[in-house]
This record gives sequence, C-alpha cells and structure tokens, in this order.
Amino acid sequence: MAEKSFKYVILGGGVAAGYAAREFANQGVKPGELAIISKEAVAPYERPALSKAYLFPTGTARLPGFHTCVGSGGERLLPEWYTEKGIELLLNTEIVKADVPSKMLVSAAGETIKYEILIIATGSTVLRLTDFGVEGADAKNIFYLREIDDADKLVEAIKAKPNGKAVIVGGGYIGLELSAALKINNIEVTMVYPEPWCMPRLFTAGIAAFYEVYYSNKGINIIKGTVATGFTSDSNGEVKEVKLKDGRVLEADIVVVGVGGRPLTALFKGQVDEEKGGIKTDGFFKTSISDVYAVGDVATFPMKIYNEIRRVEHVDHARKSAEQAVKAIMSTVTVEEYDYLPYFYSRAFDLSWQFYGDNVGETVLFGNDDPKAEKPKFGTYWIKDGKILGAFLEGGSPDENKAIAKVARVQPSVESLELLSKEGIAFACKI
Ligand SMILES: Cc1cc2nc3c(=O)[nH]c(=O)nc-3n(C[C@H](O)[C@H](O)[C@H](O)COP(=O)(O)OP(=O)(O)OC[C@H]3O[C@@H](n4cnc5c(N)ncnc54)[C@H](O)[C@@H]3O)c2cc1C
Repeated sequence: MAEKSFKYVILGGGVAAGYAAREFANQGVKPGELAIISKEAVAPYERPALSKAYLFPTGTARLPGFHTCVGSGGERLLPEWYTEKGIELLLNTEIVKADVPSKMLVSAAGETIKYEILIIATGSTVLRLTDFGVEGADAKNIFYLREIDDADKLVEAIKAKPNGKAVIVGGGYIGLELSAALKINNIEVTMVYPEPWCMPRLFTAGIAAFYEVYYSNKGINIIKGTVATGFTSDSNGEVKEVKLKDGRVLEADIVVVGVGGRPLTALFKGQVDEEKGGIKTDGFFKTSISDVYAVGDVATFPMKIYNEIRRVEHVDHARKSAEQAVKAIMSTVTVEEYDYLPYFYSRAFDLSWQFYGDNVGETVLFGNDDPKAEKPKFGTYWIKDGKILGAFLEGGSPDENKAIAKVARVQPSVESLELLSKEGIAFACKI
C-alpha cells in the first residue's frame, strides 16, 4: 500500500484544521511540507453555519465558496488556496490507526501517512439515541448534525416534506438554531427537552424565558421536562411518531436530535495522556508526547484566567487554539502561553447573542427583555465574590459586544447589584 510522508500533518479537516493551515502559511510553511487529513469530502469549512444559514430555503449559503470554506472575517480559504500554498488535502481519508511511537497514521484504505509533527484536530462526534438503546431510533428521517453530509441529508428531507412536521430532540443551542431554521422552511416544529428551561448549561431561567416566549410567538411548540423514549415508523421505515416519557405521542416526518457530543480521542488512547475526557495539552497545545499537539474540541488545556483545566467545544477556541499550536511549532519569536477568555455566540431568527467569561455566581438581568419588542436588547452579568465573571448580551452592537467581553476579562468589582441592573450595558461601556 502507498506511503506518504510530510513534515507536518493535521489530522481532521474541520475548523481548527483550516485556521491551523492559514497560520502555517503565515509562518512560511513550504510547499509539500503540510498535509490535512479529513474523512470529509470537502476542504475545512465553518461548521456553525450548518445549523444556521446552510439550512435556509434560499440555499445561498450552500453555494461553493460561501460557507464551504473557513475564513470568518478574513481571507476565505477556498480549495484552490490549499493548492496555491502547496498544502495537500487528503480528503475522504479516514484514519483508523495511529502509531505514535512510529509517527505514523493508517487510513481505512490501508495507506500509511508519516509525519514529523502531528496536530490532532479530530473534533467531536454527536451522541446518538441508538447508543442509548432508544426503541426505533434507527428509523429513516432521524437526523443528527455534525458534518456537511448530515446537513445535506437534512436539506433533502426538508425538500421532500414541504409543510411537514418536525420534532427537535434537545434544547441546547443546536436544538434552538435548528428549530428556527426548520420553521423558516415552513416546517411545523416541536422542541422536546428534559430540563426546566432551554440552554440550561448557560442560560438562567430569566434568559431562557425570553427565548421560549419568542419561539412560541414564532409558532414553535415547546415541550419541557420529558424525553423521547421511542419512535415508530411507517412501512418505508420512515419515522412516523415520537413517543415521550410522559405518555404523549407526537407525529413527525422529520426528527433532528441534538443531545450533545463527545471528543474523538479513541485513536490515541494509551498513547497520549488524557484528562477530563479530552487529550491533555499545555498552554501551547502540546500533548504529553513531544511533536504531537491537539487543538479544538478534542483538547483539554489550562484555562489561565480561571486557573483550571477545561475543554471547550466552541468555534472561537478551535480557531485560536489552532493558531496558537502552529505558532508554538513554527514561530521564531517567543510565543506567550494561551490565555483564553471563553466566548460563545448563537444566532436564530433575528436574534443574536454573545457570551463571555464564566457563568458562575449570582446573576443580574438588565435591559429590555420583552420578546415582543421590535429590537429586544438585554443581558445578564454573573457575579462571584463581588466581581463580574461572566456577561451575556442579546441584540448588542459590535461595540457593546466588545464592551461585555472586556468586562468578563477585567472582572470589575460591583458595589450595588441594583445599580448594575439599572446601568446594564452602560456599565460595560464605561470599563
Ligand atoms: C451544527 C453545529 C453548529 C455549531 N454552532 C456553533 C456556534 O454557533 N458557535 C460556536 O461557538 N460553536 C458552534 N459549534 C461548535 C464548533 O463548530 C466546534 O467547536 C468546532 O467545529 C470545533 O472545531 P474542531 O476543528 O476541533 O472540530 P471539527 O470542526 O468537528 O473538525 C473535526 C474534523 O476531523 C475529522 N475527523 C475526525 N476523526 C477523523 C479520522 N479518524 N480520520 C479523518 N478525519 C477525522 C472530522 O471529519 C472533521 O472534519 C457548532 C457545531 C455544530 C456541529
């Protein structure tokens, strides 16, 4: 079988891989030195688009070069870019074995790829209801959303079921964004989740109440406090009904499940150290083995600002960790230790929110959170030991979003919660 050899190999062709490639190019990588290996059929792209514009009925986001590349807010890395830079894209190539001591990867087709320095950027995979033995969960038209292939299948199902009924299992950001995208496609949507409110890992009850009312006003049906326990299908094997634990049965032409994910570490089990479920790295994303780095969803790293080891499944960190690792590998100037401020955003309908920092401690809600307002703008601060550690803002301008980021970074002291609530975003703008 064929053998290839590169100085640098990035395993995984997602967000982190794309931004790592750009940084390699910035640092002067030579043609033929770098390869990206991906089991996907396309060059790295901005994955968050898959639950947003990529699903919209106009389909403009599906045009080549629009969302099918990375390069948010900068140069778009179309497939030709990799060719121009002499970066090899080994697409449709699934790696099934990693031999770290021999610095070698083996593909499903039996090809051997050798490296001097490896960056693991395998990301994460979705949790499937079949893994939990949910009855009938292998029916057709039950979808998950991780890769462009999944999104393309969902787009086909939406087209095949005009004005159909969809059940979205899960109330996290994927569930919220998908529900909006399906509704925009004129699909009747019901969301089902077990928690008392949506996005419970980040939202307070107060924040969630705004989105739940807004979604209800858009005609989305929300069922909380229960889970899907089984599915029935028709004679074609297509899903027909969703059975809920509370006894209700929902009709469905399409089901989309967004119940979380897990990092793809298995290839390296026992070969590099793991921590908190991810591959353990330092402030430069170097693993326990020299010449092996891990970035993006798959890596745990020291979150300097909170003096804690964490793993982050968000796109901003995927981009920045990839750039940091490449700088650590190639830069001729001293690279500072990674100092990341958690940042997460989401967009659905006309809504857009950003969150910075840590959502711990007591909370203060501010602004106009009337879901019927023409332009709602509200937020929340999280305060611990008298200091603001986290800030959330819906409907903020770019400058206001920058201001809340600064608050979460600077962690200013707060004397009066009442005053903070009254001042709201103005408090952040003064920092
Ligand atoms: C639908 C969706 C919407 C999202 N929206 C947001 C959002 O709004 N905001 C936000 O902050 N974050 C969002 N995220 C999260 C964000 O996209 C991820 O954090 C980010 O993509 C992680 O980048 P990564 O490069 O580590 O992994 P990924 O982008 O997942 O890339 C991993 C790549 O590795 C490949 N791979 C894995 N194993 C192998 C193997 N054995 N052989 C070959 N290739 C392999 C995969 O096929 C994939 O191409 C979203 C994620 C999804 C799925």
